[in-house]
Amino acid sequence: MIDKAGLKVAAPLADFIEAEVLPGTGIDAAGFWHGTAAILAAFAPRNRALLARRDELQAAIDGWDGDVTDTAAYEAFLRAIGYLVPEPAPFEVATENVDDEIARLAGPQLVVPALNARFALNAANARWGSLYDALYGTDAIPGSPAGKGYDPDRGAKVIAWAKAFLDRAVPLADGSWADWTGGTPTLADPSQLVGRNGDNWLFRHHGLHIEVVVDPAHPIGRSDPAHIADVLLESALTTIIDLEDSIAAVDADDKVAAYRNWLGLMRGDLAASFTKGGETMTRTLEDDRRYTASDGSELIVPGRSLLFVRNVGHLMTTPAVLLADGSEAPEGIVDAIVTSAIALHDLKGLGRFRNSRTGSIYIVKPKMHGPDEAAFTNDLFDAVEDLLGLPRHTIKVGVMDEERRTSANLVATIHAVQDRIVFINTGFLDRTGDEIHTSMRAGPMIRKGAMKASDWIAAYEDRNVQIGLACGLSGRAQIGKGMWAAPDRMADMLDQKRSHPMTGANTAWVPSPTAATLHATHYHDVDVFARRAERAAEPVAPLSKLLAVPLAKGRNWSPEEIREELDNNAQGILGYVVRWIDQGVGCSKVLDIHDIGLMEDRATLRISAQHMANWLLHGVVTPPEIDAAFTRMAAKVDAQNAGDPAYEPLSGGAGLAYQAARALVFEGVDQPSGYTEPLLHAYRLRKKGH
Ligand SMILES: CC(=O)SCCNC(=O)CCNC(=O)[C@H](O)C(C)(C)COP(=O)(O)OP(=O)(O)OC[C@H]1O[C@@H](n2cnc3c(N)ncnc32)[C@H](O)[C@@H]1OP(=O)(O)O
Ligand SMILES: O=CC(=O)O
Ligand SMILES: [Mg+2]
Repeated sequence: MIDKAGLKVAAPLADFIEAEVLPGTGIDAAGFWHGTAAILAAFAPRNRALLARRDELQAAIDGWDGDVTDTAAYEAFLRAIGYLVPEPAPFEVATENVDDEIARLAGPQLVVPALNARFALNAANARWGSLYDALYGTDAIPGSPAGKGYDPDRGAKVIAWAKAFLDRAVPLADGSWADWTGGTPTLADPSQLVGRNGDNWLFRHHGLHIEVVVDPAHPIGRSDPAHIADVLLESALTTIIDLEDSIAAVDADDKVAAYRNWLGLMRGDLAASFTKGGETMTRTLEDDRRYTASDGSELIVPGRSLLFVRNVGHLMTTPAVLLADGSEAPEGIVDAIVTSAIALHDLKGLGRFRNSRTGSIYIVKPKMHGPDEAAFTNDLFDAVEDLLGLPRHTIKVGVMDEERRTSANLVATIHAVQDRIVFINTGFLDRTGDEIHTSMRAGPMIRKGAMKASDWIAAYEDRNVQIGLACGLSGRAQIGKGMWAAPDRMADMLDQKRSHPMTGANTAWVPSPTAATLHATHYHDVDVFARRAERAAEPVAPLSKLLAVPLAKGRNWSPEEIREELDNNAQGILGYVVRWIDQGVGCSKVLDIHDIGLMEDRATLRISAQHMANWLLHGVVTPPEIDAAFTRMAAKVDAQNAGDPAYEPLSGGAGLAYQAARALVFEGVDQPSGYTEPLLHAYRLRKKGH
């Protein structure tokens, strides 16, 4: 640790800041450290007080002996303790200098773990994706390729699907794209044709670009009547580089690795080399795309997704920076300072590309509980702007509406960041975990799979859009929907995720670039801004519905159902935790008991662990039954990972990963808000030998 203005800063972080982040930004090291120390001195005590307030409210809820189903009494109680706060008078947010991808367009939002440079580059480049590849390579088209090499029957289905899509998005004046044999296409709306690149055609619909690739020399184009070789879609308009729930970053080395990838993206020089299919490849950021417009002028279309960075929330502290009293600094404060300082490379044009064309820094702030915590973030960002010499409200905030106290006080929460807010987003995974934890003592919860159909979640999704519209987010900020957590189920996604733009949300999360390309088709099928006009008159769904606790009515589960619930949760927990603790992987595809690969991150872990803890607390299951489920599932997860040379078996229960999984359940009731990061960090630090 190195002394910096009274702070103790881990050498790798101090070196990284001074050698890589600050040069060129005009900020000198001494000023940076003095400013950082001053921010920490002012904000760390406030941060601690907010966490104490969380505990105080949770204790009051835990200790309440009233009936949560008596809506009036329950609401009165929540008001009396200050969990519910008065709503501000009607207002509209005033955020300025927001890029079009956020404010005025509608399209997919990709999330990617910051620690994986290869994936992060892929995500930034996922602004464009091949519709043919996305259809051919997934279950979006039923079946799988026959034989080795190209399967022409499957290919024909892909082409038919894509041309039917073109008929909807850019219809010809006469006939179908399937019958088009080339020449200049005559569109029903000629203004949709916006450019050419060689023989390729560029179209625009709902503000999104579509490139029809024409290439008679290409194996697909050769046999196509119009020589169409592919249909490229503008896909992930925005991407979140995630420093939070999809990564395992527990010490200074991990933090620097994540920050360094963010720096590489802001400077445009991030590169990753890897072997794929026996070949060594180096991946870098794509350039913008150039076309000739109808009037002969050059048309430049963005080639990369607009990037946000997700900081951690207010809970954790980091050993990378110690305060004057020797305690660890709040990690969220360090993230705000460092990720913003890194973004100076973009704002000052020091890199190869521009991220924000409007000069903004986009930070996603997760897991805030209500307006006071949002006001804290707002003041912190003011202070960071002052430290970095940035105009007020340069740093924008995306507010994850993923804790119950935020959902229940959403208007006041938005009000607290009204000049810098660029999104509200229903993070229903964390939100479900918080639903269980908040009412942990009220009784046993319904089964995990039933949560998505419960009243509170319908009210939560509705209110988020309705309140977002009422607060004037449209045109200034995104209203977003949550993650599709089944990365291999693209047919189901195509079926179900159309509902997201239908709600008036102008973005929704996808787990992969392929999912982004397929989900992009929904934004052609649905005119989000027209849907918003239709919804604007709706009354906001009642708070009482949001506050309906998903308690099980009776305990009518059969022993088989109980065992299935336990096994499913235990399998997800073990399959995720083993890679987190032993390998430092924060986001994994883990098979559930039906052998469906699910995206697991800390938020899905929070749900599973809290659900098991809840059933344990209320005697639906006994401790030996929990242990038996873990034993059964350890064997299953070991078998699933048999092909991974770095894998350390769970069976036997001696390893730290197994112990962490058990602790998440057996100590689950006592975890702050039911979060998993305190235990995950503690066990991972032991694994790393700290
Ligand atoms: C509740 C929440 O907070 S959700 C937010 C956090 N969740 C996320 O960030 C999800 C991110 N997604 C992922 O990490 C991955 O998609 C997983 C772990 C779910 C699945 O990973 P894998 O099984 O390795 O993916 P799969 O084998 O299907 O695909 C790998 C390819 O897709 C790419 N890919 C997959 N996911 C992503 C992504 N999110 N961003 C960019 N590229 C991706 C990889 O780069 C790789 O391509 P490459 O070989 O050319 O580099
Ligand atoms: O962060 C997203 C969530 O669903 O939680
Ligand atoms: Mg979350």
